[in-house]
Amino acid sequence: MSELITAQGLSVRHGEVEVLHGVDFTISSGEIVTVVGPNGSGKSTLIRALIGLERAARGKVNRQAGLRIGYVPQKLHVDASLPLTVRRFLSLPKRVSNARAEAALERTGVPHLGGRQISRLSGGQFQRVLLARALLSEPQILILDEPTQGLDQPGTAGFYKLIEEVRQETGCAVLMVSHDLHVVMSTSDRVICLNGHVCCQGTPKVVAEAPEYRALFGMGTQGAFALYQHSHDHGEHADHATCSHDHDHADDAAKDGTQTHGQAHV
Ligand SMILES: Nc1ncnc2c1ncn2[C@@H]1O[C@H](COP(=O)(O)OP(=O)(O)OP(=O)(O)O)[C@@H](O)[C@H]1O
Repeated sequence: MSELITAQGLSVRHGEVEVLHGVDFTISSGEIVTVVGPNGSGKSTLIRALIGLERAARGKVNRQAGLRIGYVPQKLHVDASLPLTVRRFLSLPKRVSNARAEAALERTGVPHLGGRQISRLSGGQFQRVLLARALLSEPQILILDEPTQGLDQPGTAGFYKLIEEVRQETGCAVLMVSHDLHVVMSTSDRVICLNGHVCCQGTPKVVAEAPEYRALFGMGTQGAFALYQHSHDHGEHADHATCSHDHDHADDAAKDGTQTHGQAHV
């Protein structure tokens, strides 16, 4: 397995606020890694920094030379008054052939949408179009930032199934931010809990065995959110130190394969 993207000691500031500090991260080819954490914990910032859309205040990010990234952002605002068909959208910024555009829409289950106005799409349709666009670059890594936000349960399940199929067909790595913990648990090779820094990480099995997870399994987003809300303080960066997994659990988990406190490599 080759390392596709690594971050070492990555810190990112938004104005005066250090949103991420000392993050070590690696994703290798074919891996599925999911980032979880409370709202505002820096998940999108991390993703954007890994892609190169945010500048590192300290530390560094390395991407494999020529790495092809397919990125599905958390939000993409398209002005409703702007006439833009799905087909034209797929050719932004780089023109693609009809055959490739059609194949991508077919692959994401929306072959009939090419002539539709972007502003007329449902949330689920739009996500599939965004995924189709991301697939056009034949990515070695697919990066998705909360791709099912706003979708209903069947829409969410269908979307994750699609990602899993794409991954199996292409062997691409997948890095995603998700609040859908039950999906995280079933599909990820590794889960990273972020709260300004990497609180802990490990296999889904280890996390799934945590009493907190069992108590919350099936409770939906609020439950998933609460799982990552219980607190302990690492001393440094007290304003960012609210973290998942109390120390006892983290210590147990460390024995069982979970890594803690910013050790991103497995
Ligand atoms: N462009 C920006 N300028 C200033 N502050 C920002 C900017 N983008 C994000 N932030 C702040 O950085 C922090 C982390 O934001 P980020 O979007 O990375 O969190 P998140 O974990 O992805 O949150 P959510 O789960 O709500 O999407 C937040 O406090 C947010 O307000």
